[in-house]
Amino acid sequence: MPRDPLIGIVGKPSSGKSTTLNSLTDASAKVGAFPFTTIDPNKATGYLQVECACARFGKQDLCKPNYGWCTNGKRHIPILLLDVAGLVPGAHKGLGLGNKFLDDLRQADSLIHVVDVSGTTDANGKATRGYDPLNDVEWLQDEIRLWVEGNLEKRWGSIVRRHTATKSSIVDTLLTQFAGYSANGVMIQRALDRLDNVGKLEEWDKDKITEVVKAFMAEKFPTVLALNKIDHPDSDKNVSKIILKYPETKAVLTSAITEVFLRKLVKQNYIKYEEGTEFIDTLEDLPDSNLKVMDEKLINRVENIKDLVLYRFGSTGVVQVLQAATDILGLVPVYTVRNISSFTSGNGTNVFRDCMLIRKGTPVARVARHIMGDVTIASIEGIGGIRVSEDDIVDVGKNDILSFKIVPGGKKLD
Ligand SMILES: Nc1nc2c(ncn2[C@@H]2O[C@H](COP(=O)(O)OP(=O)(O)OP(=O)(O)O)[C@@H](O)[C@H]2O)c(=O)[nH]1
Repeated sequence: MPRDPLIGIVGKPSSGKSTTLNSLTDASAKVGAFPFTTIDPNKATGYLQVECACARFGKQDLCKPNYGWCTNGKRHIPILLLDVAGLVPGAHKGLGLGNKFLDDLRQADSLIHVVDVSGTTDANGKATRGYDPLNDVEWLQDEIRLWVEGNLEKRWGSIVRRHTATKSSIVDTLLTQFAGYSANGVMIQRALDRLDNVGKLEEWDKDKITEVVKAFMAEKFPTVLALNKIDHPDSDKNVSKIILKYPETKAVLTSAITEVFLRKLVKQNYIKYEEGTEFIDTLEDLPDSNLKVMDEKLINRVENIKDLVLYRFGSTGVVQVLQAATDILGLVPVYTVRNISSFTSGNGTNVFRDCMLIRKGTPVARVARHIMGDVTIASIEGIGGIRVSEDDIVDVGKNDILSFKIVPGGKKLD
């Protein structure tokens, strides 16, 4: 049964991981300017913003999710985030928190790499000026690769002997080695497909192993860059450098601290703010509202935030970075309903109560089993009550609203 997706937040100390996590979760992960304030991996629930199915059918007023919430057709779906504790150069050799970091990472499906683009912290997270954050993009990837490679190389002799003796396929041999990273055969095959020439495993040299590990990493740890601290004046030039050097890598500009601050102002009832947008309303904008009066200092701060972040970049970016991290995994929100005409679940009038994130290409029967375990499916219906076959696959806007009819007490057939 597939498990729930997990997004890992990685980055050097003081890059803004905890702040990013807080901005996405409202949890209170400890925030501090010193390296290693985050000692233990910190799992928290974030909320992914998507256009809800209710908006397709004009049923926004009736939408009441069982988990998360939906406002005017914008649904917030819970998703598990993992704050991975302080990684420093040399971690694969045990420096910093060393392999602990890397072991935590195994569970993640995709990564948000928080990069401090202000250049005010060095590779170890210590305060400085003019540091080049391009280095961080490189060494972090290298650390993960060297760790995976090290684990392979330690046993390479016996891996090759076993591979030859058992006449295994390369996928099977690598599967045994990479099972600890929650890898599966499909993932390994996709990694091998990235290579021009796979050759024979028993003839792989060090360079070839590096190539294979890099391909595996691209599949196992698809990464989005959160170019954080864009509110800082030195950030612009660093952002351009990174984007130029890594045009293929998805990068989102973020100011996590701004998002945390804005959410605080919302809680204190000073502003109305739509997360993920550039729109803020104050009492001045909404004189008839119950918003609180802000003093001069606060007004100036909010104006600064608008000028430096929101109007320049369109948002604080944190909502978008989480969307990007689920996009690279190909996750689609799938809504399961009891009644395919009314979209309700049971007798109530509320619609689209259940929703989960499923990988594109998953057969709908697997979605049913993900929710209900090993059941016998009598029939599956999609929009308009149209029958959907068990093997039909989930895609964006396709087979993403489903109703399962189960044989009562039935045993699984296959
Ligand atoms: N200017 C600016 N500062 C930020 C931003 N995000 C985080 N910071 C600051 O950067 C410092 C480090 O932030 P943390 O979130 O604790 O960093 P971390 O990566 O979790 O650090 P460790 O726990 O040491 O691994 C804090 O002083 C934050 O206030 C941002 O968007 N802009």
